[in-house]
Amino acid sequence: MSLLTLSGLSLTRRGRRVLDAVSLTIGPGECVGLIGPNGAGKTTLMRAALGLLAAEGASSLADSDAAARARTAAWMPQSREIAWPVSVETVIALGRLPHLPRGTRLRGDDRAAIDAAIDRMGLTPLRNRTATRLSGGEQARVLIARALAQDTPFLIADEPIAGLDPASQIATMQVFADLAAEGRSVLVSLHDLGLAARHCTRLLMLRDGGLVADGPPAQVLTPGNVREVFGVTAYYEETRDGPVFQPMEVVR
Ligand SMILES: Nc1ncnc2c1ncn2[C@@H]1O[C@H](COP(=O)(O)OP(=O)(O)OP(=O)(O)O)[C@@H](O)[C@H]1O
Repeated sequence: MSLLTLSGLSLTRRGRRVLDAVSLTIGPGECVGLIGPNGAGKTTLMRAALGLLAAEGASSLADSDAAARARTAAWMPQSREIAWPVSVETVIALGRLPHLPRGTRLRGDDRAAIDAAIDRMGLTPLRNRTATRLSGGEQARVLIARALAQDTPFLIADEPIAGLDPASQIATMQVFADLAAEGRSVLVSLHDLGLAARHCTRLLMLRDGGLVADGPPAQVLTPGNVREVFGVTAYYEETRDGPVFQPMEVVR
């Protein structure tokens, strides 16, 4: 079974290939980290996969109708602004909209999904706060919870842990890993290669719009790939407590 199949996904902007024939399949139970330097095309890849940007080639999600897509994939974009001064719970409840027949109120299973998302993101103490008055990192956790409340088999999140404190970053990546262990899948872009190595089951490494490597973290984060794509040296060790990856020096 595939949650996302891309074949030859390509996009040209201002005469430059910002996505270059990306082909891949994501199945259930995968926590897939999308890594690559600034401008590599991570956001473009996610948006084109969702059908939010027109692209050449094919994406199974972009090709499905909007209602089916919203029940398959939850999307957490990079922009974090919560615009409305409503409660945290109300923002998270918006994740249930794709499940509600037009004009109906929240039902028991909607309430259960909202409660589970609040619990998972550790937001119980903030539940009744006004969302716009939370810190940036707290708002980010609320938006992740909104995506979780959508209760889809697939979650696509663009740099969801940027700007979170270490505990929230680790806890959020652990939530994604847990979702994968439960048989759902996550596609998450991130710049923290150490967290990518520790929590993802698979990494996609992008450079200049092209997929350079696709596989388990240890096979993707090789010294050669890291040097060539990110221009840094790195320390990598498999420890009893899991992999430890630390970028070290810029290669000149
Ligand atoms: N509207 C646009 N017009 C022209 N070029 C664009 C446009 N949007 C994105 N690009 C270019 O496409 C390339 C890929 O951008 P994208 O945002 O997908 O990269 P990214 O890997 O997500 O980067 P970051 O890590 O900085 O978020 C960049 O070179 C960017 O300048």
